[in-house]
Amino acid sequence: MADEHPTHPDLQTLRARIDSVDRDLLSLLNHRAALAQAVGELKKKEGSVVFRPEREAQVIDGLKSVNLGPLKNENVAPIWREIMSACRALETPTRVAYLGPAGTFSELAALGFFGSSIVKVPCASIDEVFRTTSAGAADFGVVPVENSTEGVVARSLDLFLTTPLFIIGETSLFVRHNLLRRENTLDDIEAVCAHPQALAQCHMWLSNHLPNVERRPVSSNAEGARLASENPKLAGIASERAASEYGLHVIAPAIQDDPHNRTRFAIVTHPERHPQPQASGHDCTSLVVSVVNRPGAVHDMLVPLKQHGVSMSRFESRPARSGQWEYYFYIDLQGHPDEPKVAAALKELRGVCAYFKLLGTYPIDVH
Ligand SMILES: O=C(O)C(=O)C[C@]1(C(=O)O)C=C[C@@H](O)C=C1
Repeated sequence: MADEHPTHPDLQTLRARIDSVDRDLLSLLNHRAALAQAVGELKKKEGSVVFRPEREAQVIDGLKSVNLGPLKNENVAPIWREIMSACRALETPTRVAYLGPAGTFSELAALGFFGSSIVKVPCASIDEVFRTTSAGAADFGVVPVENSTEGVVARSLDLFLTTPLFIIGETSLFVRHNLLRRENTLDDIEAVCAHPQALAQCHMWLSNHLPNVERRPVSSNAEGARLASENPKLAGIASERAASEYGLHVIAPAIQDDPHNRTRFAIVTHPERHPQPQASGHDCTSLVVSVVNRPGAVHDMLVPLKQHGVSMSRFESRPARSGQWEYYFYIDLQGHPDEPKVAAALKELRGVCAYFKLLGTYPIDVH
């Protein structure tokens, strides 16, 4: 039918226009993909790596700064992550290790950061993510480092000390925990199986609603969901994605004690296979240091940062397990070592520390 009201086009007309825009978009996306392929050829000749987190961050930042809407800026990042993921996959496959099985928050974090055009390498533990990435069976690993309710993920921080891997990116995820079960009832539950972090993040809800039910720690939330799918007496705590993956009912949604519960993940890789990302303009540098156990030592350690005007966004301590009340300090600085003030602060800091290890430098999470 003809468009009788040109200023108020009907559904059919609007859909026809959307179809036409989609075809233009597809043609432009293919043009973009061909350019990425050409970049891939260049990189192959130069022997350089394909994944450039700083470039991807700049692409997204640049688009957000010129976006006139009505598309929201918060939707620009995930759309372009997917586009770049598909373009990257045309250059080379990206193998990503994370704490599996399917349906974990680590898997969601991996997909959020790299997009869905990746080769998934699910691992049984955080240790295995580090081992798999160190051994080269995965190009990158995704590990949880910090939760807004529960604090640091100690195992990941400890492994940063003892493995050669370094951080090339970060991503954070809103973590919504759900109670999952085969039976659609809270009655007759023998145990709630989940990762210790998830059990802790739902401590209040479990105490109020299932005070006498055993809390059984397992290697991952998805493993808890898998166990619940095999035994009707068990419940799991996991994502909605895990519920559909394992055919379970969400018998209580959003049971985490903190409604704003977030987990931060680090993206790690082997320095021999991937260079440190170049400066993107909005970068973070992570390091771990220790100082001798004497009065004022921690204060002295922070002086170079203050003197060179370098901001610190995170300061975390972990016992060094020497039995001497010694600590490792995990520090996040704002900036990139290519910036003179950051380079100067790091040089002085290295001089006053008994132990100093650069854990990585990477673009700040853009969302
Ligand atoms: O610019 C590059 O280096 C590319 O390879 C292209 C591209 C992209 O699709 O924009 C893809 C992968 C890289 O991680 C960064 C960007």
